[in-house]
Amino acid sequence: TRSTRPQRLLTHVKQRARRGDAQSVITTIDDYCRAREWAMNVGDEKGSILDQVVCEVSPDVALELGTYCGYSSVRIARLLPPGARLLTVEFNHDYATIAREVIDWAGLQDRVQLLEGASGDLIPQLRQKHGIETLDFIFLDHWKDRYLPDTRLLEDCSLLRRGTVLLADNVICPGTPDYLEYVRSSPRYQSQYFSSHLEYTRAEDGLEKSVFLG
Ligand SMILES: O=C(NC/C=C/[C@H]1O[C@@H](n2ccc(=O)cc2)[C@H](O)[C@@H]1O)c1cc([N+](=O)[O-])cc(O)c1O
Ligand SMILES: [Mg+2]
Repeated sequence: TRSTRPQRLLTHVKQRARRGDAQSVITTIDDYCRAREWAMNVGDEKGSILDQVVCEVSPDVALELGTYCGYSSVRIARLLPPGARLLTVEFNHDYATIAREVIDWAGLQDRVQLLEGASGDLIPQLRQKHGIETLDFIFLDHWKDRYLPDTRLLEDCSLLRRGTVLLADNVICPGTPDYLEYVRSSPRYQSQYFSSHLEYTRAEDGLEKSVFLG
């Protein structure tokens, strides 16, 4: 049977990116998705904004919702200080398998822990099962109708602390209207929109950065 898009992307990474070189993995994926076949990675333009926020926060514990092929896991993990870690949640076993190989190829497997399952099931397990007290940074890039319920769940599980930064992809395209309304109107968040473009296209999209105020 025909290979899947993530499988073709992984093959390209193994053929073109230098093992252990995270930047070459990022560049290789972006070149492939721009030139050969589009994929829903955060991409280079929004990825630069992601980098800037990760560097600013310099999280000890980061959570990513929606690993897909591991592109943003690599972007985030390559910027983490020594001893810091990224937990990334993926629901689809095939995607998780590809993502593990991409993260390994980038040499970042020691900083990234990929958890397979639904965010709604895994978030309540973070404290007991994964020793998380509170989270410093969260990147939301999974199903767009899960951004708001999962944010409420993070609140209810006391996983946010004063200053925790949430960064959400695709708040314009495909759009996350209920999430945007919530973080922009809630007195518990200070939100800021970073205008950009949908990965590898000229369509408008952007990232919403929301700081939890406690
Ligand atoms: O739909 C989009 N993203 C949905 C991502 C979903 C990912 O999150 C995982 N997940 C992990 C845990 C869960 O609980 C549920 C799903 C899914 O298994 C998938 O790997 C999207 C679409 C466009 N677009 O232009 O159409 C652009 C983007 O940047 C996007 O992110
Ligand atoms: Mg996205």
